[in-house]
Amino acid sequence: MAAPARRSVVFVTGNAKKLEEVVQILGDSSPYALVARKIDLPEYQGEPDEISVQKCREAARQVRGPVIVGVCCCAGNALTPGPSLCCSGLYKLLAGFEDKSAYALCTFAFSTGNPEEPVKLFKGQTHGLIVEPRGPRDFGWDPCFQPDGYDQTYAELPKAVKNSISHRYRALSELSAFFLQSSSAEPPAGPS
Ligand SMILES: O=c1nc[nH]c2c1ncn2[C@H]1C[C@H](O)[C@@H](COP(=O)(O)OP(=O)(O)OP(=O)(O)O)O1
Ligand SMILES: [Mg+2]
Repeated sequence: MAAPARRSVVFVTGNAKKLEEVVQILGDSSPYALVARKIDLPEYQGEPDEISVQKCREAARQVRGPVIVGVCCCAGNALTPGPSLCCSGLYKLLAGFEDKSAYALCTFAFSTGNPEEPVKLFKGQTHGLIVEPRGPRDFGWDPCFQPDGYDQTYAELPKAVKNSISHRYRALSELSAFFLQSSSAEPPAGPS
């Protein structure tokens, strides 16, 4: 018997590292097939939710179909409320603060492609500390984020470990749960 056809969704990102992690985390088991499209979307200012919704609407407008975008940031608790900083300058910025606790936040936004329908958000958060950068420098603020319960930074941890506890992993779990639920609500796909 043929497996039911998975819905395909375009994941829009200009960041190859992000895409690589999303593909690793989802594996083959995801309830939807991701098709990557590299479009550098304009970066809006504002709160993560607002940025995600705007970015997703713009992506849907360009793709003209179902799209997912992701917005991630790392923020020091001592600095919030305040700008969400997305760079390793975070360590220097926190130098004057006792409180080095921080969180990594990932928001995925999904649009069906229909501008009349609301954009859905799926969030994941991982708590940790901002530390002096350690480990490979090839992915954003990974070297200065040390997740709670670990003595290595995201950059030092094996990929499989980061991908099992990360903000991105948690947000993708929410997204997958939504797709599983909505695909089971539809009649099963007939033979093709
Ligand atoms: O797990 C992560 N570990 C370390 N750094 C990370 C992570 N996730 C995002 N980042 C960095 C990349 C970018 O410098 C900034 C904003 O990320 P974000 O806007 O989501 O991605 P982006 O602009 O690079 O790609 P795009 O918007 O095209 O998807 O945070
Ligand atoms: Mg971006």
